[in-house]
Amino acid sequence: MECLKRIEEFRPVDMVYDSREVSEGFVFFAIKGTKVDANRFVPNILAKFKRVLVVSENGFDDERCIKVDDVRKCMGLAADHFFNHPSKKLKVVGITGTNGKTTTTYLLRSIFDNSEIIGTTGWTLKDERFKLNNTTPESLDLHRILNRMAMANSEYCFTEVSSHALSFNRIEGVDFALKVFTNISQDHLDFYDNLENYAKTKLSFFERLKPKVVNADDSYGRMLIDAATISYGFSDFAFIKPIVYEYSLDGIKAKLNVARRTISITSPLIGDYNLYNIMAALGVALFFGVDFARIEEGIAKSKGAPGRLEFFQKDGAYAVVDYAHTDDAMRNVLEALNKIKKGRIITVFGAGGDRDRTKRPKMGSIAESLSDVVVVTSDNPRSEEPLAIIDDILEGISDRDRVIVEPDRFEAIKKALGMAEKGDLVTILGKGHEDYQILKDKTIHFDDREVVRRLWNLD
Ligand SMILES: CC(=O)N[C@H]1[C@@H](OP(=O)(O)OP(=O)(O)OC[C@H]2O[C@@H](n3ccc(=O)[nH]c3=O)[C@H](O)[C@@H]2O)O[C@H](CO)[C@@H](O)[C@@H]1O[C@H](C)C(=O)N[C@@H](C)C(=O)N[C@H](CCC(=O)O)C(=O)O
Ligand SMILES: Nc1ncnc2c1ncn2[C@@H]1O[C@H](COP(=O)(O)OP(=O)(O)OP(=O)(O)O)[C@@H](O)[C@H]1O
Repeated sequence: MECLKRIEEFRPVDMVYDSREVSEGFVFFAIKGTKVDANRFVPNILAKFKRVLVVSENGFDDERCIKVDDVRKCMGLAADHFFNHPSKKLKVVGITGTNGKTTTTYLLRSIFDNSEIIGTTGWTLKDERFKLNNTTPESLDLHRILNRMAMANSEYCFTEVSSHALSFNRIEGVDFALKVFTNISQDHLDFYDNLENYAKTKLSFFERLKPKVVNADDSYGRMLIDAATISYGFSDFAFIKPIVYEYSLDGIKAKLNVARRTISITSPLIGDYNLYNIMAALGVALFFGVDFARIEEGIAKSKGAPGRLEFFQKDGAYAVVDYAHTDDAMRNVLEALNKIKKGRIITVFGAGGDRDRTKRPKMGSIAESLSDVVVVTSDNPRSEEPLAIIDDILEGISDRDRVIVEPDRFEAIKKALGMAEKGDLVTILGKGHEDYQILKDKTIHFDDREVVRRLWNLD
C-alpha cells in the first residue's frame, strides 16, 4: 500500500488523529467525524510544523500530504506496522454481539492467567485499569494498547468489538486468533436504520472457515456456523450444551455437555443469559486447550463485569444495579430475577437521549410486564428533554397506577429503596458501572452503586 510505504519512509516519531496532539515529526490522520471534518486543521498543522505527514481523503497541494481512499483503513494498517504487529505477539480474541460482550471478557480473564481485556469498562494491564472513550477504541489507540500488552508479556487479550468499531474500521490491521459471536437484538437503530443493516455489520466481522465460537440458538449466529465453529446453546446440534441447570439467588449451577465429556460449573451470576456467556467463555477456553479444572475454577470465582448484576442487601431487602439498557437486556435481567425473587420487583430505569427512540416504549412495556412497581426516571438524557424521553417510555406502559415518574435519578432510586420491604428486590437498570450522568448542559458525577450504598448506609 502506497500510504504505508510513505509513512515508513517518513520515520514517524508518533502518529495521531487529533490535531491538538500533533508535534514535530508526527503523522496526522485527518478523519471526517460526525461533528468535525479534521481536514480543516490541516493548513494550520502544515504552517506550524516543518516535519509532519498528513494522511487524508482530501487532496492537499503539499508534498507533506498523502491522499488515500480510506483514511481509517490506512490508519489501522499504519498503526499495526508502527507498533510492529502487536496483535501477532498476543492471542487476540474479538467478541461481538449486542449483549454479553463485557461479561464474557471478564469470565475469560478469570479463566486465563496473564490475560487482558479491552471494552466498555476500559482496558487492563496487569493490575491496572485505564478508561476508554469507546467500547472499541480507534485503531491507532487499539494497536497502541495491544503494544503495551505485548511489551508487558501478556499472553491473551479479550477485546469487545462493537458494531461501530466495524463500521468505522477501528479493528483494521488486528490479527484475531479467534472470534466470538454472542447474539443480535435491537440496538443502535439510530445509527443503522434497520436491524438487517445492524446485523450485516456485526456478521461482517466473521470469515468462513476461520476459528469462531458462536451462539447456535441465535438465528443470525446459525448463519455463521461452519467447520471451524465451536457452537454453544440449547440447540441439539450445539457443541457445548447444558444438560441440567438450576438458578437461585446464589447463582447458577449447571452440567454441560462438551462433545462426549461433561463439565460441572457453579457461578455467582444468574439467568439464562449468563449461562450463555459462560458457554461462550467455555468455547474460547476449549479452543485454547485450557483444562476443565482450570475452567471450572475461573468461572466459579468470576463475578462478571462491574455494574452487571451487582447485588446489595439491607434488612432482608435486595437491590441490584445492572447495565441493561436495551429492551432485550432488560427482559433477560428481569426474567432471571423473577425466577429467583422472594418478594416484589421494583424497577427503576430511563432511556438514553440522542439514541434510538424506538426502543423506549418497548423498554416501558417490558418493565411493566416483569415488575410489580415501575419507577421511570432519567438515564443519560444528553441534549434531549428528560420528560420527553419519559413520555416515549410511558407510551409502552398501559397500567399507569403501578408507575412512578421521577426524572431526578437520585430521587427515583431513593423512592424505590424507600418502598422496599423484606424480600423485595429493587432493580436499578441502565447505567451499571457508569460513574457519570450526561445532562443537557453538563456531565455530573453519578454512580447508582454509590447511591444505593449511601442511602442504605452500607460500608
Ligand atoms: C459516532 C462515533 O462513533 N463518534 C466517534 C467519533 O466522534 P465524532 O465523529 O463525533 O468526532 P468529531 O468530533 O466529529 O471529530 C472528528 C475527528 O476530528 C478530530 N478533531 C476534532 C477536534 C479538533 O480540534 N481536532 C481534531 O483533530 C477528532 O479527533 C476526530 O478524529 O470519533 C471519536 C474519536 O475517536 C469517538 O470518540 C466518537 O465516539 C463517540 C464517543 C460515541 O459515542 N461513539 C459511539 C456511537 C460508539 O462508538 N459506541 C460503541 C459502543 C456501542 C456499544 O457497545 O453499545 C463504541 O465502540 O464505543
Ligand atoms: N448473553 C446475553 N444475552 C442477552 N442479554 C445479556 C447477555 N449478557 C448480558 N446481557 C444483558 O446485557 C447487559 C450488558 O451486558 P454486557 O455489558 O456483558 O454486554 P455488552 O455486549 O458488553 O454490552 P455493552 O457494550 O453495551 O456494554 C447486562 O447488563 C445484561 O442485562
